[in-house]
Amino acid sequence: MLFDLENVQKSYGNYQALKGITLKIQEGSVGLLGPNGAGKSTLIKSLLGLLELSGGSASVLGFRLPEDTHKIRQSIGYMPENDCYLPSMTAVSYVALMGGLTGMPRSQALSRAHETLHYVGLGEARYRKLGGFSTGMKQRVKLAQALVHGPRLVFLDEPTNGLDPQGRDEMLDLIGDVKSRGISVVLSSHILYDVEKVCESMIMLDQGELIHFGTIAALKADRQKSIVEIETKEQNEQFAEILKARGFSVQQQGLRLQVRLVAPQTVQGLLDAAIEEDIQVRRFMPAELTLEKAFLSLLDEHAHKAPAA
Ligand SMILES: Nc1ncnc2c1ncn2[C@@H]1O[C@H](COP(=O)(O)OP(=O)(O)OP(=O)(O)O)[C@@H](O)[C@H]1O
Repeated sequence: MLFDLENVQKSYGNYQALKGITLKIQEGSVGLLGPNGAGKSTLIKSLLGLLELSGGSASVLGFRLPEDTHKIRQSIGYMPENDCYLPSMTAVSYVALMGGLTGMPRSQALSRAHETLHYVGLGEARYRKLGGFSTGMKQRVKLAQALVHGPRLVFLDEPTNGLDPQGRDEMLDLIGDVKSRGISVVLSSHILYDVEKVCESMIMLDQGELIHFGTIAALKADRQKSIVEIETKEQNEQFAEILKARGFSVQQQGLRLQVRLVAPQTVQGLLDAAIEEDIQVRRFMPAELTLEKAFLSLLDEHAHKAPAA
């Protein structure tokens, strides 16, 4: 089991950044999603044992927090969002130092640093100082230090930040390769395309609450049932107003209206509205769902459910 969380809470003073997260998730690749301030970094840092929980209990890879923090750190790699190196160090000495900090003997850490830097494509640059590295190289070296000790799980916080499209694809391919070696990946990213490409499942937070977890395929299948797209014969604006007045959640998407059905609303109710109001429907279909649309639909639903914090 990757995580077993029971009512996990974390407060900063009076501010509750995690409001009781309960979930069990199996090993594999997991996307950690949520808008700014949702609590993603707080959750990662809590699960790494860097922050003390304010309430609840958690285990990571079967190790309990906080008793087994040391074992958790040995089994996990962490690629933080921000830069975390000394610019005057060479790549190899830095990655070896990070290996040493996880408890590896010095000589083993050094040989693993060479290996890992080759693995991330920085073999040629390993004796260069980090201060002169490009953004793409810095991201790779951060990945190398997360992998140097042979973890079972890596937390990757915005690993494609600042990368151009080619660099991003290369980073995602590397992450795919990490996965194929049996290492679990938790990917926190605002780029949902990246999450969809790399992850099988996802955890979604909003304002410190868990609003969804499960496989991405199941989420999309579930949302697909409740989101439909409609195109009318030049009556989109009028129909949107009619639907809004009847309590439907409607958005204009290019030439179509996208309608999210919330029980007890039904497709039949939508079509009845068109007939009653003399609206000519040209096209009517389930929305083609990307993770991005599913994400926005979940957030929209949560915003309507939850009182603002
Ligand atoms: N050290 C801290 N002291 C006080 N408040 C904090 C601290 N760290 C985070 N917060 C607050 O806790 C909330 C959650 O922050 P967190 O960084 O976990 O969110 P996030 O989902 O990672 O956001 P982002 O996507 O912007 O990185 C935010 O409202 C943030 O302002």
